[in-house]
Amino acid sequence: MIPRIDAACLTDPDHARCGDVSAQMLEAATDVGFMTVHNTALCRADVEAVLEAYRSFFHLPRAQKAKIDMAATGSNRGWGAPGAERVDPDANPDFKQVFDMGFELPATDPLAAHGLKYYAPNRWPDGMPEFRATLEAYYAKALDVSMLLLRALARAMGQPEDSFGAAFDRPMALLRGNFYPERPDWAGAKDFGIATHTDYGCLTLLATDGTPGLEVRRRGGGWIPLSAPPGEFIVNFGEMLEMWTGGRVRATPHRVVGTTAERISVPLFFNPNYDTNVAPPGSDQVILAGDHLSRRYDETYVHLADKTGRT
Ligand SMILES: O=C(O)CCC(=O)C(=O)O
Ligand SMILES: [Fe+2]
Repeated sequence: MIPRIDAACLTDPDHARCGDVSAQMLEAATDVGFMTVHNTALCRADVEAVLEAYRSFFHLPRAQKAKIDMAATGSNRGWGAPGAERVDPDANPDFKQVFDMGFELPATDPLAAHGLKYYAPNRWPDGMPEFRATLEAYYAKALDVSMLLLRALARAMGQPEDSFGAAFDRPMALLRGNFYPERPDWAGAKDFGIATHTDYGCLTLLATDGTPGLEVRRRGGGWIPLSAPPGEFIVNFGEMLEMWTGGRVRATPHRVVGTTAERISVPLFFNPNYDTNVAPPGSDQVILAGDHLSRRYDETYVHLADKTGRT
């Protein structure tokens, strides 16, 4: 069973309808690795607006999207073509397309002068100001919702509310639109919309257009289909939080095979500040969030793998 959480209960847990929301959250994080969350500050209309913005972008002629193809840069901002990512070395590159945008440091931030790749400038399609405005507005709210969830999780784990939260004032948070066309005729057993993977960061706040497609690996084998309508979110936990909690929180593998229906999903990958040490507590290791993220990006983005000499 995948826990279904009413986000209003996280701020008002004593409300009559709430039940033991902390226990549900703990089960989600430490057992199945997934939950759904509704009643957040992002309402159905916010999600529908961002889905519509991505839909119009992805349906542009290829040549227009290619103008902001991230493969032409050393960063992951802008459009990622089909085949731009291989998330599973045993599978072929994914047939999805993506559009990525991330956190931009204010020019006055001392770090801005360092040109850190984690905070690369966003790239926008020409002549679509409403696309940018819609994504930026969604991004800001999605950061708030993710922060609320992570604070609630810390509480549920019996830790100070800020035990993760303090590391998110310059989050390497990435907002992505995933566009899955119909599963192509040529697709074989090694071809996926997105092949089996775990997410890299702490928490993923995923909106979808409601079309089924996501499958979550069941402990002990098999796949659990999971879908949610716009306005209800699918939330899962990533590798950094698994490390940071000494394995207590689970990063659960998942995939999208693809169906005869087109599908759009919108993950917000809630990654902490680049200099956060996400090593297990009590270990004397140092694992910087930025180093983990760039290693995983280098392994995944075909254009970055090429640059580091891997294939
Ligand atoms: O499209 C989905 O439902 C899942 C996408 C996903 O797992 C990802 O982008 O990391
Ligand atoms: Fe994922």
